[in-house]
Amino acid sequence: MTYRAGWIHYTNVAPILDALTLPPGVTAITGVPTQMNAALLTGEVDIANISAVEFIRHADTLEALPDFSVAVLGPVYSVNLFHRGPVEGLGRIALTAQSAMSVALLEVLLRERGLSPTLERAEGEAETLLAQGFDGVLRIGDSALKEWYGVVGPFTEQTIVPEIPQTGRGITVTDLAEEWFYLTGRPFVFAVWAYRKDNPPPPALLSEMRRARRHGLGSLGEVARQHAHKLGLPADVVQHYLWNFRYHLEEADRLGLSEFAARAVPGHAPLQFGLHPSEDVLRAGS
Ligand SMILES: C=C(O[C@@H]1C=C(C(=O)O)C=C[C@H]1O)C(=O)O
Repeated sequence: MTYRAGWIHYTNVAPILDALTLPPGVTAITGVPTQMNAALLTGEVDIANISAVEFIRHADTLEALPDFSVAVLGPVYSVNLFHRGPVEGLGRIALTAQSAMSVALLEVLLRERGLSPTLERAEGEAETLLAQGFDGVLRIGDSALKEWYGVVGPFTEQTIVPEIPQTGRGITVTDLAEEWFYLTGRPFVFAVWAYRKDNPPPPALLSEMRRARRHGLGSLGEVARQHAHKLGLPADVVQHYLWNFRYHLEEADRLGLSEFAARAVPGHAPLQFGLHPSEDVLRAGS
C-alpha cells in the first residue's frame, strides 16, 4: 500500500526536504501549512509537517516524530507582524489564511498584553494592505522573509550577527518568535511531523528523512545559495535564516511546545511522540 506524505515546502524546510529521495511505496504532495493541516486530518495524506498548534488540538488522534521540528530560539525572520506605530495602537490586523500557527501565536501574545484588535483574513503584500487601511499585517514563510528583508535591509552577515534593524520605510517588523522568546525564554516550535497514531511512517521513510537532514545541514551553504537565487535574496542572509532553525525537536523545544500548548489550547490531550530515533538506528543496524 502507498504511504502518502504532505510537505509544507517553504525554504525553512529545505535542509530536510531538498535531499530527500522518497523510498519505494511513498508518494508526496506539497502545500501551504493550512492545506497540509487539513490533508492530514481528512486522511488525504498519512504524514505531514503541520502547524504545531494543529498537532496540539488533535493530540488525541495524532502522534509526532520525536526528533523533527521547525523551531527557533529567538527571532525567526519569517513570521512577522508588519505595522505602523506601536503594537498597542493597532485596530485592524490582516491575517493570512496560509497559517494556523502564527495566528495562534499572535492571539497568545495579544492576550498577554491585554490587546484585542480586530483580526481579519486578507491576502496580499503587507505594504499594500497597510496602504489599504490595515494597521498590522501578519505574514509567514518565504514571502514574509522577502518582505522583512525589503523593509529592514539591505545588509550582510556583518550586520546580521550584532544587530538587526526592525524598522524601515515607516514600517516596523515585529518578529513573533522573538516576542515569544522575550515572554518565555523558550524556543518556539512552528511545525512538527505528525501522523495518525494507528498509521506511523515506514522505517525506510524515517531513515531517509534523517539522512536527508544530515546531508542538508552538512551542506547548508549550498542549500542557502540555491534558495537565495530563487528568493532573490543575498546568500548570507538566507544562510543565516536557515542556520538559525532547530530541526531536531530537542528537550528545550519540547518545553517551549508544552508551554505554548498550555497557553493556546488549555485542556488538550497529552502530546505523544513515537518512533524514537534509536529504534531506527537499531533497525538500520548502524
Ligand atoms: C517559521 C515558519 O514556519 C511554518 C509556519 C507554519 C504556520 O504558521 O502555520 C506552519 C509550519 C511551519 O513550517 C514559516 O514558514 O515562516
